[in-house]
Amino acid sequence: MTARFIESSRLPTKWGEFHIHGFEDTESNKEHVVLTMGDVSDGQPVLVRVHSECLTGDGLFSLRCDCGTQLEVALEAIAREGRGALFYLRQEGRGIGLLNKIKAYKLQDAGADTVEANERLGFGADMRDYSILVPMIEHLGVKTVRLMTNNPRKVEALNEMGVSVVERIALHTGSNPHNEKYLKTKVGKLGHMREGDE
Ligand SMILES: Nc1nc2c(ncn2[C@@H]2O[C@H](COP(=O)(O)OP(=O)(O)OP(=O)(O)O)[C@@H](O)[C@H]2O)c(=O)[nH]1
Ligand SMILES: [Zn+2]
Repeated sequence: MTARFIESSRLPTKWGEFHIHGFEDTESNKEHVVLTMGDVSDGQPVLVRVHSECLTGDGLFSLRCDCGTQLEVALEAIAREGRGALFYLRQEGRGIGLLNKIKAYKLQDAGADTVEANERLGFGADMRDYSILVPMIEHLGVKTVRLMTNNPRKVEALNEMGVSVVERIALHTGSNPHNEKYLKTKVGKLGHMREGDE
């Protein structure tokens, strides 16, 4: 996958001032962004969040998942250190897209878990491809990363692509009655680390 850098600008947020860097995925034409704070090209390990798009959780306050809170906690952590990068990748619904995710939610309303719902729609449990990260990371001059995630498969995927993950930092945000089953399925079927086990 190739990403073409388009432009950067300042991006003030409630946690402080970031810079936003826009990239175009030259195969899919998807628009990906990175928010950085501080100098991420100095060769020292960078605090990084690789966040997959979740319109419902990140932008529409959904309690069905933990995405929105993880996004906030990650940006807050980067701002606290004064240095880091959040890669916001447009692979909505673990890669199946927004409308298919709504279909999956409908099946979950009827009792399926998040993995069964994907499978009933003819998709794998996780269709994400992180390879677009490589040209973006190269462009920004990031050498090694301290990754905020509960997903060991994400760490493996990045290491396999040649992105050196020197540390994994847990990103637990607590459950609510609407996302309890979802979080349990991520631990049981998708290999995520459980809160309290680390
Ligand atoms: N197909 C599908 N995708 C979902 C569902 N709930 C959330 N998502 C998507 O899942 C992605 C986030 O992945 P998660 O499995 O929550 O977490 P992760 O990125 O693997 O791991 P962390 O780094 O710990 O957050 C986003 O793209 C969401 O849109 C669901 O029920 N079905
Ligand atoms: Zn979500």
